[in-house]
Amino acid sequence: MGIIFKAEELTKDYYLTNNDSEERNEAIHVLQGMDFQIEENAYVAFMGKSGCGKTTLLKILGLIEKQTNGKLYYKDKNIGDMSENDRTVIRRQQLGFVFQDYYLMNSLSVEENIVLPMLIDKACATDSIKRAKKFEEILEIGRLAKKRPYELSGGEKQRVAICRALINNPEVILADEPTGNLDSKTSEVLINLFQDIYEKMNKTIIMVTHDPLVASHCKRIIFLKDGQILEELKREGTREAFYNQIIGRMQNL
Ligand SMILES: Nc1ncnc2c1ncn2[C@@H]1O[C@H](COP(=O)(O)OP(=O)(O)OP(=O)(O)O)[C@@H](O)[C@H]1O
Repeated sequence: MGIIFKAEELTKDYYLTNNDSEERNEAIHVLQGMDFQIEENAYVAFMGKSGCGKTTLLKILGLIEKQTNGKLYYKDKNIGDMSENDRTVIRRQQLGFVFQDYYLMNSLSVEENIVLPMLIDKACATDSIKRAKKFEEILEIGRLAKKRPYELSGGEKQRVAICRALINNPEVILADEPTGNLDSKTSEVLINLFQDIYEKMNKTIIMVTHDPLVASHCKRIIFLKDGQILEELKREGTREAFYNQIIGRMQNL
């Protein structure tokens, strides 16, 4: 099984800017040296208290932000050695993003939102629409195609966002609190959808979640504390047993 991501002593600092002088001064060491690997077709969640660096890490894995120090490999390629252009190509073609707040454009229809990543990637409009229709069918959102995002429920918006994330057939889906704004029933539907994407479409799913129930559907949990990896759990028994294990470990965070 191939390795999708490999991180070696990954760090990330942010600098607080002093408004008066515009000088960079105090550094916040958000990620403090992380080593991990994520294999192909993994289903993994990062968990940890608010502010421990989960979103920052996901942005680095999504090539949205750069690490400060350490190395990150995407399929054996050192991201640090790549041009901005090569990073953008990987981001557009191999990574799909799902965010808590959906990030859909209200000025566009649902279908236009879905095809946008293909059009940005210079695909032909007719092919893009054809492909969008296929995914709309799989995700059961065909009836919403002509609507605007503001007319949809949270669950529907997240289905559209997932459809958009899948449209370029990425290898990896990066999801930041994908059920964070949804009620428990809608979350369950979304979790089942992620399960199908993992099992039937063979994608690698990397998510950040606070929700132990959502996390219990993953195969592996990496717990973060203060910008470091605290420990890991791998699912070996039933989902229910995994859920209980996760709850137990969350108390250490
Ligand atoms: N662009 C930025 N500039 C400065 N500090 C930042 C920036 N982005 C994040 N931080 C800080 O880095 C720390 C980690 O933030 P991050 O969003 O990664 O945490 P998180 O674990 O995802 O939190 P939450 O669970 O609340 O979403 C926080 O202290 C945050 O304020």
